[in-house]
Parts: sequence; structure tokens; C-alpha cells
Amino acid sequence: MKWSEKAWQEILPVYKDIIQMPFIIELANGTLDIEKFKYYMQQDAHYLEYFARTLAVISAKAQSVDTMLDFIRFSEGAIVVERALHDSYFKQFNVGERMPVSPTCHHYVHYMQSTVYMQQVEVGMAAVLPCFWIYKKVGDYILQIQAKENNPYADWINTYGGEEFGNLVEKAIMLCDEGADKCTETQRKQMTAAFVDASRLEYLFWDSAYKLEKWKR
Ligand SMILES: Cc1ncc(CN)c(N)n1
Repeated sequence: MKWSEKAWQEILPVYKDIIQMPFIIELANGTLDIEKFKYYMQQDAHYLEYFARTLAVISAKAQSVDTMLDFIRFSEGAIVVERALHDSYFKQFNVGERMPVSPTCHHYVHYMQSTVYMQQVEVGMAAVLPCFWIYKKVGDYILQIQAKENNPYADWINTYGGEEFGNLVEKAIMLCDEGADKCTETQRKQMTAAFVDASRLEYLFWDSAYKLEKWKR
């Protein structure tokens, strides 16, 4: 069994919880409170900047020039493609100034960064994989159940449920499997632990947006 197949089995309960979250259900049927979506997008704008930088660090640490190129392209995609999606929603919903980074977003981006800087490159690759894979799975799931007419969140759904994003995700999974093949069993376990932690943070990211999470002080 490939590393990715085993790793997905580990996070299956988290994924099943994610697709039942009110944020996801309401996004799919188009009833999600716009303030919650705006909050999510504002936090996601922070997230994407750190995510893109983190991908660039993985690129710099990559074992081969081909993997280096793949991760630098992922980094570019996070900024160019996903930021375009944010910008169009910010315009549509008239979002001006940026919010401070929320506690959950802060935790997630610093978790990613410290993992990528402090651990071997394959563990860093596993830590960013849920950002690809869970979004693809959630995008595909929402495509099946979505309200087809007048859903204000259709562009978000089509971005992550689309074929273009799907190709990136396939590549990211394949690169993790290639990396895992070169690792020891202990290192593969570290990869899985990073994948599980980041998946749990994906859950918390949507949960925090639904609750409009704020710093206590
Ligand atoms: C929090 C989060 N995780 C993942 C993605 C998809 N790159 C995203 N836009 N935001």
C-alpha cells in the first residue's frame, strides 16, 4: 500500500467530520452567512501568503531539481490562482482592510512553517499535503451536493472541485509517495503524524470561521 493510501486512512474520521461541518453544508447549499464567508476569506488570504512561502521553502530543500520546480509552481499557483479567487470575492463583498490573523490561522501557518524549517523535507511535504488533498476532496464532495442555482459560493466550489486543481493535487500526492519510498519507517511515521496534524488544523480553520473566532484579549 502506498504511503498516501495509509495516511488517508488515518485522517478519514477527520475528513468525514469536515464534510458534515455546518460551514461546508451551508457553503454547498449557498446559505452560509456572508459574514462567515468573508471572515474565512480574510483569514485565508493570510493563510495563502504563508502557504506560498512554505511551499517555496520546500522547493529550496527539495532533493531533485524536478521536485524543486514542482513546489515553486505550487507556490506560484497559491498566489496567482487562489489570490484571484479571493480578490474577486473581496470586490463582490466589498471587503477593504485586512483583519488581524486569527488564533487558529496563526497556529496553522506557524505549525506549517516550523515543520518545514525544522524537519526533513519529506515531513514538510506531508504537512502541506492536506491543504491540497482535503480541499480537492471537499471541492468534489460539494460539487455533488451543491445547490446548482444562484449559489454565491459557486466560484469557490468550482476552483477546488475543478480539474486544474485536481491535477496539482495528484502531483502533490505522487511527490509525497516518492519521498516516502526513500524514507525509513520512522521517518514515514513522522510524515503521517504531520499529515494528521495538518488535517486536524484544516478542520479547525473552517470551524473558527463559522464561529468568527477572536483573540480573547
Ligand atoms: C486553510 C486552507 N487550506 C488549504 C487551502 C487550499 N490551498 C486553502 N485555500 N486554505
